[in-house]
Amino acid sequence: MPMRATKIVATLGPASSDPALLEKMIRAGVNVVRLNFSHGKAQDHIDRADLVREAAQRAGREVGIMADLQGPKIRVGKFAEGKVMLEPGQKFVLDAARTEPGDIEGVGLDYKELPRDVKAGDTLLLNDGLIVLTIDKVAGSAVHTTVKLGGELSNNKGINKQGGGLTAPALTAKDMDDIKTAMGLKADYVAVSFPKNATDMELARQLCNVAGAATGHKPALIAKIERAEAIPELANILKVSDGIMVARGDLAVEVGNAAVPGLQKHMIRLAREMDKVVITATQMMESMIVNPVPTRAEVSDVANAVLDGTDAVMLSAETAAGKYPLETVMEMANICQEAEKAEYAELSADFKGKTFKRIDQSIAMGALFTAHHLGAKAIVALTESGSTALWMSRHNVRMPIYAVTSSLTAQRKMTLYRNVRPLLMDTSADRDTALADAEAHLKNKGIVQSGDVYAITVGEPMGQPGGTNTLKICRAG
Ligand SMILES: Nc1ncnc2c1ncn2[C@@H]1O[C@H](COP(=O)(O)OP(=O)(O)O)[C@@H](O)[C@H]1O
Ligand SMILES: C=C(OP(=O)(O)O)C(=O)O
Ligand SMILES: [K+]
Ligand SMILES: [Mg+2]
Repeated sequence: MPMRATKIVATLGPASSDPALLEKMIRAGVNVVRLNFSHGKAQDHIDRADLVREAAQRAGREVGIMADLQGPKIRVGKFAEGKVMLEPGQKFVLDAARTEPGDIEGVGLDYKELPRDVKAGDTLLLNDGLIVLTIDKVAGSAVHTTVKLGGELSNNKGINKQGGGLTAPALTAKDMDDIKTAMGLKADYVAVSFPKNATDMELARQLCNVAGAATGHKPALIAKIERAEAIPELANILKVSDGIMVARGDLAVEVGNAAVPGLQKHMIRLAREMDKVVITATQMMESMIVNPVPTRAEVSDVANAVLDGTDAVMLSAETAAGKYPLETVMEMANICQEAEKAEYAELSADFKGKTFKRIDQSIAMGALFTAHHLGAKAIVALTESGSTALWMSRHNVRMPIYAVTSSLTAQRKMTLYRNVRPLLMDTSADRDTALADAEAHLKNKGIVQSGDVYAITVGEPMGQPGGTNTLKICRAG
């Protein structure tokens, strides 16, 4: 059975904080965990990050950590009982001044400006559109509504205005604090919620640079594409980010459900063309929050995201708050692997009319092309920054890409890259020693056997990023 190429991001929460369970989830296929800063306290996330690193060590796998900022998302406050059941036709009041916990009549708001941003007749969608409220009137701090579509509403669920247009800034004071927390726990990825344009991402980058000045830690930045304004800015946003997330929860509310599948394909294609990573997120296995098996539609959704070429598929409440976090990961891993078998790899079409300006990138593409047409067992890239592996992984090939690096930061970043297996190895020696060490490492791990052909790329001087200039086709000794 070939290894799975598509990566799995799992959101952690109360349902996935037990050390033994975390270890099982990692063994079952979680490559990156997501700490959702919309929920819980900073210390909860710090503690979970520690648990993840310990569990990953026990499982013998490297796991990336993604800190997902809350952003200007408007959310309801907490309820006395944790949740209420809203019935169609009933009245419900969202009150920015309310300090006591919510009940069946109303709830507080963490975004105090909501009453200023809405008016009678507007439609509010809660919990990614599962609950719909229409506004009857706004009186001071209180937004009076009638429930159109009812359901369970629990602590801190999100609120969107139909059609978008709520006027919050891109990075809030809370986000700035959370960036410090994320940098403290050495998050490999920081996901920025609701960026409108490249400037929002540049601001996030600056804040990370300032917070990381003392340690030198530099996370990769993911722009969550979840507001209508971001769509025409997509290429500009991609240019200044390391990747994007197709954040279908909020996006569907902003642009309408029906527009999302087409946008997903467009976003994945553009991200890959621009050598960036892309995560497909939200409701992928939604019914597994309560059921031990997914629906047929969910199976197809995950498989189609794989066929679209996503780097990773993401789990949210399924693993954060669901009944079957481990089973969901196992199912998802299985679906990805099966879908990959149906994938069509015609590499030549990717290169048609393409020119490369960089030597290292040309070598990476040469390795890919040669290994693919030679039917090599594996492609190996000795890479410091991970760029060589990133470039290679933007194209569909049947054989896995092993990225050998001496940088733990690069190794953890590469946990998200499709079809890339990051391996840590000291590469500080001279080139021939490093090549021999890499082969010994691969044989040791059972990745190649004597007689297997593999392609390997390497650069000079060793141990420095950006110098890849050599492609060698080897037969393992
Ligand atoms: N760290 C956490 N603590 C408590 N509950 C969480 C946590 N993370 C996620 N959840 C629960 O899982 C749901 C779905 O997760 P997610 O998609 O990450 O959040 P949301 O859609 O609210 O931004 C959340 O609405 C919340 O009920
Ligand atoms: C991933 C998303 O963001 P969040 O879960 O933080 O709302 C989304 O909206 O799809
Ligand atoms: K978030
Ligand atoms: Mg969102």
